[in-house]
Amino acid sequence: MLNTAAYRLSHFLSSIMLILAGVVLTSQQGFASITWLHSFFSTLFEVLPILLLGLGGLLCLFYGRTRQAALLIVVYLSHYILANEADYFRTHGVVRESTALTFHMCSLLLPLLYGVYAAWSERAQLVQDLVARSAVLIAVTGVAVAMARRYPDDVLQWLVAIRVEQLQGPLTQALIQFSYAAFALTFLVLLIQYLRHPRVLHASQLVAVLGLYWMLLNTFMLPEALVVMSSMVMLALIVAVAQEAYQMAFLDELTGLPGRRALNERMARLGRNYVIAMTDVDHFKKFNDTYGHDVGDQVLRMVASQLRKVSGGGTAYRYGGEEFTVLYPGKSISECLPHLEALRRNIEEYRMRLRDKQSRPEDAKRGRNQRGQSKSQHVSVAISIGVAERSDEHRDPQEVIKAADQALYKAKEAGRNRVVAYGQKAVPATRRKAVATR
Ligand SMILES: Nc1nc2c(ncn2[C@@H]2O[C@H](COP(=O)(O)OP(=O)(O)OP(=O)(O)O)[C@@H](O)[C@H]2O)c(=O)[nH]1
Repeated sequence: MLNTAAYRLSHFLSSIMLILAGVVLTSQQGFASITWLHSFFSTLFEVLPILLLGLGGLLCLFYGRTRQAALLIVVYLSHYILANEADYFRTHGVVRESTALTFHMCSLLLPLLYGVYAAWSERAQLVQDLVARSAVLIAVTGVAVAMARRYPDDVLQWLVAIRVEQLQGPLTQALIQFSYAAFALTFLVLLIQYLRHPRVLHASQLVAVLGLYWMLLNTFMLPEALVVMSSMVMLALIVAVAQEAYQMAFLDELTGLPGRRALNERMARLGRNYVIAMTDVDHFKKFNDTYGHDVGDQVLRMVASQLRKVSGGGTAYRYGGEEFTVLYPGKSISECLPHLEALRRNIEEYRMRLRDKQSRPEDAKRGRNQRGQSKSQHVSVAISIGVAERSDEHRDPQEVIKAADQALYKAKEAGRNRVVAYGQKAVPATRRKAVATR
């Protein structure tokens, strides 16, 4: 099933920026007119592809991303083969006899091999995975080279033959028809891959296809297209690996909020004034026991989505389990209390529709009967919040967290679903229903 909530523009941002930067850097009106900048980039791009292959490849292998490592190799090899032909053309003003065959073969094999590797997910065994991928690469290129050496004319004729007359036009003349089909197929497969599993890695692979397509279109037209765009594509693939590594380390997988490690990092850089609020979902164990762990997870995601929107300049973190922390740098308790109270109220008032198996009909007939009767189950949850600020009594963040925890304990003791500041007496109020169903 498609998970539309998980699609993010941020998944695409870095790769789109890099590919666009490649287009700008290559354009003739762009940096070519600024001489010193042009010579700087020319020198940089002479070494960049091999550097990216080496360093990026190591990074990919370090994180077990054999897929991205294989993609780097495919992109680098294509760049290397085509650069030979393009350099000859630039130096002599004419192409080699073999150029057409080499270029058309690359324009078919690059999108195909790229698509196969990008859609081929990693296996548990790193070495086995690498061996399998290398075997495919060696077999495909081996057969292609052997065929091209043995029957160069036949292979060229087969490649350039126009199979669908209707598709032939001014916009589809730069590449062979097979190449357009291969790019379209790869793009489609990788789009489906992203829609089914929305990840930065998949987004980068998808955007990179466009970069490669643009690179082939301009290989002989724009002087730096090949080296610049292949570098940018490799960079986009590597940045995605680094981005996912960062997410793994700093973001909580269930809620998407920054996790404990990110909180510790942030706490090491706090100034003299700050407020820390510790929040805890009330009666969460009962929730899990009544509705199951999946619904419990759903509740945590809902609470996190409300916490993400907390006002007053606070940032929410998942502290662990059903506990969250809200950090207010440069604020005093009195400034934060109204915002935390608003957060508590928002969560209390939120009616969450259960999407679990319990609320689903057992069969299609019952489903039809139930439809329109608004029988779906709604639940609401409450949170308790303990708040403390930096003071002479609590000088470092760990002490402030402890104080906030003590205030949280008081909030729980006084009947839950309330905000209590450290040192403040928690007034017991009429008991509110923390888990309500209707
Ligand atoms: N579904 C789900 N449950 C979790 C997760 N992390 C922790 N829990 C559960 O959270 C519950 C925490 O329960 P308790 O610490 O006893 O507290 P409580 O039931 O919230 O009661 P009070 O805090 O006293 O209001 C435990 O049952 C844990 O198994 C999670 O990621 N998902």
